[in-house]
Order: sequence, then C-alpha cells, then structure tokens
Amino acid sequence: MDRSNKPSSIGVGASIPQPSVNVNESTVEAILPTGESVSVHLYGATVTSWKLATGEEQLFVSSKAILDGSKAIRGGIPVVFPVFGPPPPNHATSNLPQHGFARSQTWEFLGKSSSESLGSKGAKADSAVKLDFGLSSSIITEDARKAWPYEFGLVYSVILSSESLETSLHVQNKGSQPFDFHVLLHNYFKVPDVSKIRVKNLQNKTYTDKVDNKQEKQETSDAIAITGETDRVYVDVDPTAPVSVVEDDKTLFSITREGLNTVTVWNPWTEKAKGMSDFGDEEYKGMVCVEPGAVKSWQVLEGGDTWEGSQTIRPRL
Ligand SMILES: O=P(O)(O)OC[C@H]1O[C@H](O)[C@H](O)[C@@H](O)[C@@H]1O
Repeated sequence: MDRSNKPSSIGVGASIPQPSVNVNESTVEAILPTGESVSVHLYGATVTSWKLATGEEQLFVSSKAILDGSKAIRGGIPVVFPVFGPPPPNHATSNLPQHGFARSQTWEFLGKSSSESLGSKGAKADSAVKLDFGLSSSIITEDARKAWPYEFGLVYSVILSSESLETSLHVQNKGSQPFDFHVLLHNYFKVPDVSKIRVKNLQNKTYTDKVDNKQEKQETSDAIAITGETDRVYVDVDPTAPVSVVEDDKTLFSITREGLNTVTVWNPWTEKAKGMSDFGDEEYKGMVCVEPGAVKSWQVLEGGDTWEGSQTIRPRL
C-alpha cells in the first residue's frame, strides 16, 4: 500500500527519542517520547486506555468490566463487526450475538511502526506510533465461524500521536461469495460530568431513537444535552465535519471519520446501568459513548474486495 506518510520501522534513526512498545500476553501498550500512551487488549482489539501527556485518561472503562476474555470489555473502544445491535431475523448474521463477534475474539498483534515528525514542542522525535491487529476466519473460534461462515480478514490499526488517536478498520473478503456487514467503533469517552457536556454538530440530522420505539426523528439541537437514557443512531453525517463533545466552551473530543457516516450516541442512565452486571451503578455519570459507524444499511463486500473506515479523535490539549 502506498502511503504519503509511510512509517519507518522502530529502530531507524535511533538517535532521536523513540516510542516504547510493550507486548504482554494479553495487551499491547505504547508510550510516546512526549508521554502520551495507549493500551490495547488483544481480546477484541479493544483500546482500553488512552492517556494524554499529562496522564489524564480519555477513555471510560467500567470498574466492573470483565477483562479475562469471557465477555466483551465494558468500555474503551470495542470494535463492532459484522453486525451492529441485535442481528435481524433471516439474515446471514442472525446467529451472531449483539454487535457481532469481533469484540469477543482474540486478535493477533501484527506489529508496530513509528513515524518521524516534529513533536508539539518543536523537538524532533518519533511522535506517532502505529499498532496493527489482525483477525481472520482462520483464527476465530469455531462457534463464531459456524455462526458466520465467511472467509474474511480484518486489520485494525491504532495510531497514537501527540495530537490524536486514530483507529482504522480494514475489511477484506477473502472468499468468493459477497457478504453483508456493519462496522462501528464503540468509543466510551470519559467525561467529568455527563450532565454538563453537549454533543455538537448533529443538528438537522435524522436519527433513530432507540429509546422511543425506534422512531425516526430530526435533531433540532445544535448542542445535545444528555438528560436521561439516550440511544440514538444519527445517519448521513458528513464524515469530515467533526462531531464534538464539549463542556462549556471547551472541546473535550472532536471526531472526524472516513467511511463512517453514522454516529450513535449512547448513555444507559440510571436503570439500564443498574441492569448491566458489568457496569457500575453510578458510572454512567462519567461517560458518554459517541460511536462512528457504517450501520445505516448493510455494506456489501464482493469476493476479493476490501473496505476501510477510520476515525480520528482529537482531545482537548
Ligand atoms: O451492552 P452492549 O451489547 O455492549 O451494547 C451497548 C449499547 O451499544 C450501542 O450504543 C447501542 O446503540 C445500544 O443499544 C447498546 O445498549
């Protein structure tokens, strides 16, 4: 693949500070010379931590999250594939669990690369690191393969820089039959107080209100407040226009996307949180999910074809 900003391998140009990457049995962690860090669980290729140079955590992970690989991780950035939500009846995904299997399979760590650029303080440093993870039909569990018997390959790249976290999913149909799929990157953002934040740039967009009989509505607000259980799928959102999470005049997160034209906004609020065994009762106050996806209709991938979708999240700096 030709890339304008082709990463060089770690170790090249060893005279400048390098990101450090630690590969453990179940996680891969990277720290930039400037202090930002990311941690990814191989289970689900779930990003479970993203810290700024100040040490401030950006992602919410429930204190009750299960991290032993027996259940999808409640928090961070689970990868949703090949179906979002409960699968519809009489469809190729019907035998899969809610949100598909990618978040509950063990992915492979494919490797790391870094790219040289100017750090935020003008110092020359390797200021970005890319971690690649893979999942394919040959390594998923037999149950998953039976439930969705297609030949596929996924590569999920997590790119940390001083300015942003980018995650991108590459889907390949390795077989000869076409398959249908959804993709969604289920960001759980950590926020100081959910009642004080607003989600911006979704005004005039059509959404499905999952907490109101799946009614189709049009967003009237230019700054959406979360005041109760919220579960909305906004469609046809221009991927280049950032959707942001703000508090007063501060932008906490701004998210641009490629190939991901839906945005789901979710907070379980009091009762739903209590009903989830892996979600602390009061923790909904400190999180909001803003989830870029391609879930309005099925993406159809012909045999041999590939598809890519990505998001770039810029934090408050
Ligand atoms: O409990 P999970 O399967 O992880 O799903 C958590 C949530 O994910 C998305 O945001 C959906 O829109 C919600 O309907 C769902 O409740």
